[in-house]
Amino acid sequence: MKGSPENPKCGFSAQISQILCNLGFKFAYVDVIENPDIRLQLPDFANWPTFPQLWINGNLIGGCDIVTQMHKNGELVPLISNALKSAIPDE
Ligand SMILES: N[C@@H](CCC(=O)N[C@@H](CS)C(=O)NCC(=O)O)C(=O)O
Ligand code: FES
Repeated sequence: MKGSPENPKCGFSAQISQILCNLGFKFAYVDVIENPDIRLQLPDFANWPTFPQLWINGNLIGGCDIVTQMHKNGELVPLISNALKSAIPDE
């Protein structure tokens, strides 16, 4: 993303982090303004040209439009909940 969830530096990054924060999920972020190498190289690696990018367990989910649409569709919460279940093995 550009900036941080507390201080986003772009409307798209603000929107996607607000969705995730409002849902109460914890997430890590990388500020690509502070990390120009990542800003330069991640689009090729991801095959996705822009920021923000939501990644879950090593998979690119999409940018602001896709995540917003998935949120409206009700697809986002189950996707993240299932990812958390598979990432944290049962005791
Ligand atoms: N439609 C895009 C909006 C994001 C976007 O257009 N990002 C641009 C402007 S912030 C971007 O990352 N450009 C490349 C760059 O700034 O490195 C989405 O759904 O995420
Ligand atoms: S920084 Fe200008 S549109 Fe994101």
